[in-house]
Amino acid sequence: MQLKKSNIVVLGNFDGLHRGHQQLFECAKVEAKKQTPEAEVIGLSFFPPPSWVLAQNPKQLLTSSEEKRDRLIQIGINKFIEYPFNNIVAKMSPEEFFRGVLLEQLNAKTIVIGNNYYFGKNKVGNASYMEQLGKKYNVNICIVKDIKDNNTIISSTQIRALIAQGKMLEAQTLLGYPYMITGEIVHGRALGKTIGFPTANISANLYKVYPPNGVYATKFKVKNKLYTSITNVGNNPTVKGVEKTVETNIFNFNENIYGEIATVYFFDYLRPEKRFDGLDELIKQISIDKEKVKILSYSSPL
Ligand SMILES: Cc1cc2nc3c(=O)[nH]c(=O)nc-3n(C[C@H](O)[C@H](O)[C@H](O)COP(=O)(O)O)c2cc1C
Ligand SMILES: Nc1ncnc2c1ncn2[C@@H]1O[C@H](COP(=O)(O)OP(=O)(O)O)[C@@H](O)[C@H]1O
Repeated sequence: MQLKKSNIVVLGNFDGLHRGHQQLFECAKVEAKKQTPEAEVIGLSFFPPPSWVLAQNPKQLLTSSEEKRDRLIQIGINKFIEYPFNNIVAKMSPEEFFRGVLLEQLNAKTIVIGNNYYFGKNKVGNASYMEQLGKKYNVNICIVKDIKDNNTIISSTQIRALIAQGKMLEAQTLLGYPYMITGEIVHGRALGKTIGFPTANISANLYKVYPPNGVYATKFKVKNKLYTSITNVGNNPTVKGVEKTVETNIFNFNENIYGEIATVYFFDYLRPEKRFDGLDELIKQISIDKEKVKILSYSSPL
Protein backbone atom coordinates (compact mmCIF):
# COMPACT_ATOMS: atom_id res chain seq x y z
CA MET A 1 0.00 0.00 0.00
CA GLN A 2 1.77 3.20 -1.15
CA LEU A 3 -0.07 6.44 -0.40
CA LYS A 4 0.82 10.08 -1.06
CA LYS A 5 3.38 11.65 1.28
CA SER A 6 2.56 13.98 4.16
CA ASN A 7 -0.73 12.47 5.18
CA ILE A 8 -2.64 13.35 8.32
CA VAL A 9 -3.68 10.16 10.07
CA VAL A 10 -6.49 10.24 12.62
CA LEU A 11 -6.41 7.22 14.90
CA GLY A 12 -9.30 5.73 16.83
CA ASN A 13 -12.20 3.34 16.88
CA PHE A 14 -14.69 6.12 16.23
CA ASP A 15 -17.68 4.03 17.33
CA GLY A 16 -20.64 6.34 16.86
CA LEU A 17 -18.53 9.04 15.25
CA HIS A 18 -19.76 11.28 18.07
CA ARG A 19 -18.92 14.94 18.69
CA GLY A 20 -15.57 13.99 20.27
CA HIS A 21 -14.55 11.98 17.20
CA GLN A 22 -15.79 14.75 14.92
CA GLN A 23 -13.48 17.15 16.75
CA LEU A 24 -10.46 14.96 15.90
CA PHE A 25 -11.32 15.18 12.21
CA GLU A 26 -11.85 18.95 12.43
CA CYS A 27 -8.31 19.25 13.83
CA ALA A 28 -7.02 17.04 11.03
CA LYS A 29 -8.66 19.25 8.42
CA VAL A 30 -6.96 22.32 9.91
CA GLU A 31 -3.60 20.47 9.80
CA ALA A 32 -4.23 19.42 6.18
CA LYS A 33 -4.58 23.08 5.15
CA LYS A 34 -1.10 23.77 6.56
CA GLN A 35 0.46 21.06 4.42
CA THR A 36 1.02 20.38 0.74
CA PRO A 37 -2.16 20.28 -1.38
CA GLU A 38 -1.86 16.56 -1.90
CA ALA A 39 -1.88 15.86 1.86
CA GLU A 40 -4.83 13.67 2.70
CA VAL A 41 -6.72 13.10 5.92
CA ILE A 42 -6.96 9.37 6.63
CA GLY A 43 -9.17 7.88 9.33
CA LEU A 44 -7.59 4.68 10.66
CA SER A 45 -9.45 2.13 12.77
CA PHE A 46 -8.95 -1.53 13.43
CA PHE A 47 -11.43 -4.13 12.31
CA PRO A 48 -12.56 -6.31 13.94
CA PRO A 49 -12.42 -4.00 16.97
CA PRO A 50 -9.53 -5.16 19.23
CA SER A 51 -11.93 -5.99 22.08
CA TRP A 52 -13.68 -8.53 19.84
CA VAL A 53 -10.40 -10.32 19.16
CA LEU A 54 -8.68 -9.97 22.54
CA ALA A 55 -11.59 -10.29 24.92
CA GLN A 56 -13.52 -12.54 22.51
CA ASN A 57 -16.48 -10.42 23.44
CA PRO A 58 -18.15 -8.97 20.36
CA LYS A 59 -19.91 -6.14 22.12
CA GLN A 60 -22.53 -4.24 20.19
CA LEU A 61 -21.52 -1.16 18.24
CA LEU A 62 -23.17 2.18 17.58
CA THR A 63 -22.04 2.33 13.96
CA SER A 64 -21.43 -0.36 11.38
CA SER A 65 -18.40 0.07 9.09
CA GLU A 66 -20.68 1.33 6.31
CA GLU A 67 -22.41 3.84 8.58
CA LYS A 68 -19.03 5.12 9.81
CA ARG A 69 -17.76 5.47 6.25
CA ASP A 70 -20.90 7.36 5.19
CA ARG A 71 -20.74 9.72 8.15
CA LEU A 72 -17.05 10.40 7.49
CA ILE A 73 -17.80 11.29 3.87
CA GLN A 74 -20.49 13.63 5.16
CA ILE A 75 -17.86 15.55 7.17
CA GLY A 76 -15.47 15.64 4.23
CA ILE A 77 -13.24 12.65 5.00
CA ASN A 78 -13.06 10.35 2.02
CA LYS A 79 -10.30 8.01 3.09
CA PHE A 80 -11.13 5.58 5.88
CA ILE A 81 -8.99 2.49 6.40
CA GLU A 82 -10.01 -0.44 8.55
CA TYR A 83 -6.73 -2.12 9.36
CA PRO A 84 -7.24 -5.87 9.89
CA PHE A 85 -6.75 -6.62 13.56
CA ASN A 86 -5.47 -10.09 14.46
CA ASN A 87 -3.14 -11.74 16.95
CA ILE A 88 -0.06 -10.66 14.98
CA VAL A 89 -1.03 -6.98 14.97
CA ALA A 90 -1.94 -7.31 18.65
CA LYS A 91 1.67 -8.25 19.42
CA MET A 92 3.24 -5.20 17.73
CA SER A 93 4.99 -2.84 20.13
CA PRO A 94 3.84 0.79 19.95
CA GLU A 95 7.05 1.70 18.07
CA GLU A 96 6.63 -1.15 15.57
CA PHE A 97 3.08 0.01 14.86
CA PHE A 98 4.20 3.63 14.58
CA ARG A 99 7.04 2.87 12.16
CA GLY A 100 5.59 -0.03 10.19
CA VAL A 101 2.00 1.14 9.77
CA LEU A 102 1.83 4.89 10.35
CA LEU A 103 5.12 5.90 8.72
CA GLU A 104 5.91 3.23 6.15
CA GLN A 105 2.44 2.25 5.01
CA LEU A 106 0.52 5.49 5.49
CA ASN A 107 3.29 8.11 5.14
CA ALA A 108 1.99 10.00 8.14
CA LYS A 109 3.37 13.51 8.56
CA THR A 110 0.84 14.36 11.25
CA ILE A 111 -0.98 12.05 13.64
CA VAL A 112 -4.14 13.10 15.45
CA ILE A 113 -5.33 11.21 18.55
CA GLY A 114 -7.57 11.79 21.53
CA ASN A 115 -5.82 12.22 24.89
CA ASN A 116 -7.05 8.79 26.03
CA TYR A 117 -5.79 6.84 23.03
CA TYR A 118 -3.75 3.72 23.77
CA PHE A 119 -1.87 1.63 21.23
CA GLY A 120 0.54 -1.25 20.78
CA LYS A 121 0.86 -4.56 22.60
CA ASN A 122 -1.12 -4.57 25.86
CA LYS A 123 -2.06 -0.93 25.13
CA VAL A 124 1.25 0.23 26.59
CA GLY A 125 1.52 3.23 24.25
CA ASN A 126 -0.31 6.35 25.42
CA ALA A 127 -0.53 9.95 24.23
CA SER A 128 2.75 11.06 25.81
CA TYR A 129 4.56 8.05 24.34
CA MET A 130 3.10 8.99 20.95
CA GLU A 131 4.62 12.47 21.41
CA GLN A 132 8.02 10.93 22.16
CA LEU A 133 7.82 8.83 19.00
CA GLY A 134 6.75 11.92 17.07
CA LYS A 135 9.92 13.75 18.19
CA LYS A 136 12.12 10.75 17.35
CA TYR A 137 10.71 10.34 13.83
CA ASN A 138 9.92 13.99 13.08
CA VAL A 139 6.15 13.56 12.92
CA ASN A 140 3.68 16.18 14.25
CA ILE A 141 1.44 14.81 16.96
CA CYS A 142 -1.86 16.54 17.72
CA ILE A 143 -3.54 15.45 20.92
CA VAL A 144 -7.15 16.48 21.21
CA LYS A 145 -8.68 16.86 24.66
CA ASP A 146 -11.94 15.10 25.57
CA ILE A 147 -15.03 17.06 24.67
CA LYS A 148 -17.52 17.50 27.48
CA ASP A 149 -21.24 18.07 27.55
CA ASN A 150 -22.45 19.42 30.90
CA ASN A 151 -19.25 18.19 32.55
CA THR A 152 -19.70 14.66 31.18
CA ILE A 153 -17.02 13.42 28.83
CA ILE A 154 -18.61 12.42 25.54
CA SER A 155 -17.83 8.73 25.06
CA SER A 156 -19.14 5.81 23.03
CA THR A 157 -19.74 3.89 26.27
CA GLN A 158 -21.94 6.66 27.64
CA ILE A 159 -23.92 6.87 24.40
CA ARG A 160 -24.42 3.07 24.26
CA ALA A 161 -25.83 3.21 27.79
CA LEU A 162 -28.23 6.05 26.90
CA ILE A 163 -29.53 4.21 23.84
CA ALA A 164 -29.98 1.00 25.78
CA GLN A 165 -32.26 2.99 28.11
CA GLY A 166 -34.21 4.58 25.25
CA LYS A 167 -32.84 8.06 26.07
CA MET A 168 -32.65 8.97 22.42
CA LEU A 169 -32.65 12.76 22.73
CA GLU A 170 -29.81 12.63 25.25
CA ALA A 171 -27.88 10.27 22.98
CA GLN A 172 -28.48 12.69 20.11
CA THR A 173 -26.97 15.56 22.11
CA LEU A 174 -23.74 13.60 22.56
CA LEU A 175 -23.65 12.14 19.05
CA GLY A 176 -24.37 15.43 17.32
CA TYR A 177 -27.00 13.69 15.19
CA PRO A 178 -29.91 11.34 15.93
CA TYR A 179 -29.04 7.67 16.45
CA MET A 180 -29.44 5.83 13.18
CA ILE A 181 -29.89 2.30 11.92
CA THR A 182 -29.17 1.54 8.27
CA GLY A 183 -30.04 -1.70 6.54
CA GLU A 184 -31.88 -3.45 3.77
CA ILE A 185 -35.68 -3.45 3.68
CA VAL A 186 -36.76 -7.05 4.09
CA HIS A 187 -40.07 -8.90 4.07
CA GLY A 188 -42.04 -9.33 7.27
CA ARG A 189 -45.27 -11.23 7.65
CA ALA A 190 -47.24 -8.88 5.38
CA LEU A 191 -49.74 -8.07 8.15
CA GLY A 192 -49.07 -4.32 8.22
CA LYS A 193 -50.92 -3.53 5.00
CA THR A 194 -53.91 -5.57 6.13
CA ILE A 195 -54.33 -3.37 9.24
CA GLY A 196 -53.78 -0.11 7.34
CA PHE A 197 -50.25 0.48 8.62
CA PRO A 198 -47.61 -0.98 6.31
CA THR A 199 -44.22 -1.09 7.99
CA ALA A 200 -40.85 -1.28 6.25
CA ASN A 201 -38.67 -3.75 8.17
CA ILE A 202 -34.92 -3.06 8.42
CA SER A 203 -32.79 -6.22 8.29
CA ALA A 204 -31.36 -7.30 11.65
CA ASN A 205 -27.73 -6.48 12.45
CA LEU A 206 -26.37 -8.60 15.28
CA TYR A 207 -23.63 -6.11 16.02
CA LYS A 208 -25.74 -2.96 16.38
CA VAL A 209 -26.88 -1.39 19.62
CA TYR A 210 -30.69 -1.41 19.55
CA PRO A 211 -32.94 0.91 21.50
CA PRO A 212 -35.32 -0.90 23.88
CA ASN A 213 -38.60 -2.27 22.60
CA GLY A 214 -41.06 0.53 22.08
CA VAL A 215 -42.46 3.10 19.73
CA TYR A 216 -40.33 6.00 18.49
CA ALA A 217 -40.77 9.23 16.54
CA THR A 218 -38.39 8.81 13.63
CA LYS A 219 -37.33 10.03 10.23
CA PHE A 220 -36.76 7.61 7.41
CA LYS A 221 -34.39 8.03 4.50
CA VAL A 222 -34.83 5.96 1.37
CA LYS A 223 -33.76 6.62 -2.23
CA ASN A 224 -32.19 9.87 -0.98
CA LYS A 225 -35.46 11.30 0.30
CA LEU A 226 -36.36 11.96 3.91
CA TYR A 227 -39.80 11.26 5.40
CA THR A 228 -41.47 11.73 8.77
CA SER A 229 -42.20 8.32 10.23
CA ILE A 230 -42.97 6.23 13.30
CA THR A 231 -41.03 3.13 14.26
CA ASN A 232 -41.79 0.13 16.41
CA VAL A 233 -38.84 -1.79 17.87
CA GLY A 234 -39.93 -5.11 19.28
CA ASN A 235 -41.41 -8.53 18.94
CA ASN A 236 -45.02 -7.68 18.04
CA PRO A 237 -46.55 -9.55 21.00
CA THR A 238 -50.11 -8.75 19.87
CA VAL A 239 -49.66 -10.91 16.79
CA LYS A 240 -47.40 -13.40 18.60
CA GLY A 241 -44.21 -12.31 16.87
CA VAL A 242 -40.97 -13.97 17.83
CA GLU A 243 -38.07 -12.08 16.30
CA LYS A 244 -37.12 -8.56 17.29
CA THR A 245 -37.82 -6.19 14.40
CA VAL A 246 -37.30 -2.53 13.59
CA GLU A 247 -40.29 -1.57 11.48
CA THR A 248 -41.29 1.84 10.24
CA ASN A 249 -44.56 3.27 9.02
CA ILE A 250 -43.61 6.09 6.65
CA PHE A 251 -45.99 9.05 6.48
CA ASN A 252 -47.48 10.06 3.12
CA PHE A 253 -45.73 7.26 1.31
CA ASN A 254 -46.86 4.38 -0.83
CA GLU A 255 -44.02 2.65 -2.63
CA ASN A 256 -42.58 -0.80 -2.77
CA ILE A 257 -39.10 -0.49 -1.26
CA TYR A 258 -38.16 -4.12 -0.59
CA GLY A 259 -34.43 -4.55 -1.23
CA GLU A 260 -33.61 -0.83 -0.86
CA ILE A 261 -31.03 0.35 1.68
CA ALA A 262 -32.74 2.73 4.10
CA THR A 263 -31.90 4.59 7.32
CA VAL A 264 -34.10 5.16 10.36
CA TYR A 265 -33.18 8.18 12.53
CA PHE A 266 -34.50 7.89 16.09
CA PHE A 267 -35.69 11.15 17.65
CA ASP A 268 -37.82 10.36 20.66
CA TYR A 269 -39.22 7.46 22.62
CA LEU A 270 -43.03 7.57 22.80
CA ARG A 271 -44.18 4.47 24.71
CA PRO A 272 -43.29 0.85 25.46
CA GLU A 273 -44.42 -1.94 23.16
CA LYS A 274 -47.56 -3.61 24.57
CA ARG A 275 -49.57 -6.75 24.03
CA PHE A 276 -53.05 -5.67 23.02
CA ASP A 277 -56.22 -7.79 23.26
CA GLY A 278 -56.72 -7.94 19.53
CA LEU A 279 -56.00 -6.00 16.38
CA ASP A 280 -58.70 -3.35 16.89
CA GLU A 281 -56.97 -2.06 20.02
CA LEU A 282 -53.59 -2.15 18.30
CA ILE A 283 -54.98 -0.16 15.34
CA LYS A 284 -56.54 2.42 17.67
CA GLN A 285 -53.26 2.88 19.54
CA ILE A 286 -51.16 3.18 16.35
CA SER A 287 -53.54 5.92 15.11
CA ILE A 288 -53.04 7.81 18.39
CA ASP A 289 -49.24 7.33 18.14
CA LYS A 290 -49.23 8.71 14.60
CA GLU A 291 -51.23 11.80 15.62
CA LYS A 292 -48.66 12.47 18.34
CA VAL A 293 -45.78 12.32 15.87
CA LYS A 294 -47.57 14.65 13.45
CA ILE A 295 -47.49 17.51 15.96
CA LEU A 296 -43.86 16.99 16.97
CA SER A 297 -41.12 18.71 15.08
CA TYR A 298 -37.46 17.90 15.22
CA SER A 299 -34.71 19.92 13.69
CA SER A 300 -31.29 18.43 13.84
CA PRO A 301 -28.50 17.81 11.38
CA LEU A 302 -28.73 14.18 10.28
C1 LIG B 1 -46.40 2.83 15.41
C2 LIG B 1 -46.48 1.34 15.66
C3 LIG B 1 -46.68 0.89 16.95
C4 LIG B 1 -46.78 -0.46 17.23
N1 LIG B 1 -46.99 -0.88 18.49
C5 LIG B 1 -47.14 -2.19 18.76
C6 LIG B 1 -47.41 -2.65 20.08
O1 LIG B 1 -47.47 -1.89 21.05
N2 LIG B 1 -47.59 -3.99 20.27
C7 LIG B 1 -47.49 -4.88 19.24
O2 LIG B 1 -47.68 -6.05 19.46
N3 LIG B 1 -47.19 -4.48 18.00
C8 LIG B 1 -47.02 -3.18 17.72
N4 LIG B 1 -46.76 -2.75 16.44
C9 LIG B 1 -46.40 -3.76 15.43
C10 LIG B 1 -47.53 -4.38 14.68
O3 LIG B 1 -47.96 -5.50 15.39
C11 LIG B 1 -46.95 -4.79 13.31
O4 LIG B 1 -46.57 -3.63 12.62
C12 LIG B 1 -47.91 -5.56 12.49
O5 LIG B 1 -48.12 -6.78 13.11
C13 LIG B 1 -47.36 -5.78 11.07
O6 LIG B 1 -46.21 -6.57 11.03
P1 LIG B 1 -45.48 -6.95 9.67
O7 LIG B 1 -44.52 -5.83 9.32
O8 LIG B 1 -44.73 -8.22 9.98
O9 LIG B 1 -46.48 -7.13 8.59
C14 LIG B 1 -46.65 -1.40 16.16
C15 LIG B 1 -46.42 -0.93 14.86
C16 LIG B 1 -46.34 0.42 14.60
C17 LIG B 1 -46.12 0.91 13.21
N1 LIG C 1 -46.24 4.12 4.08
C1 LIG C 1 -45.48 3.01 4.06
N2 LIG C 1 -44.70 2.70 5.13
C2 LIG C 1 -43.95 1.58 5.12
N3 LIG C 1 -43.90 0.72 4.09
C3 LIG C 1 -44.65 0.97 2.99
C4 LIG C 1 -45.47 2.12 2.95
N4 LIG C 1 -46.13 2.12 1.76
C5 LIG C 1 -45.73 1.03 1.11
N5 LIG C 1 -44.83 0.33 1.82
C6 LIG C 1 -44.25 -0.95 1.37
O1 LIG C 1 -44.93 -1.97 2.09
C7 LIG C 1 -44.01 -2.81 2.81
C8 LIG C 1 -44.59 -3.13 4.18
O2 LIG C 1 -45.83 -3.75 4.11
P1 LIG C 1 -46.26 -4.81 5.20
O3 LIG C 1 -47.66 -5.24 4.88
O4 LIG C 1 -46.00 -4.25 6.56
O5 LIG C 1 -45.32 -6.01 4.87
P2 LIG C 1 -44.01 -6.63 5.58
O6 LIG C 1 -44.54 -7.47 6.67
O7 LIG C 1 -43.32 -7.40 4.49
O8 LIG C 1 -43.19 -5.48 6.06
C9 LIG C 1 -42.73 -2.02 2.90
O9 LIG C 1 -41.59 -2.83 2.94
C10 LIG C 1 -42.78 -1.15 1.64
O10 LIG C 1 -42.19 -1.86 0.56
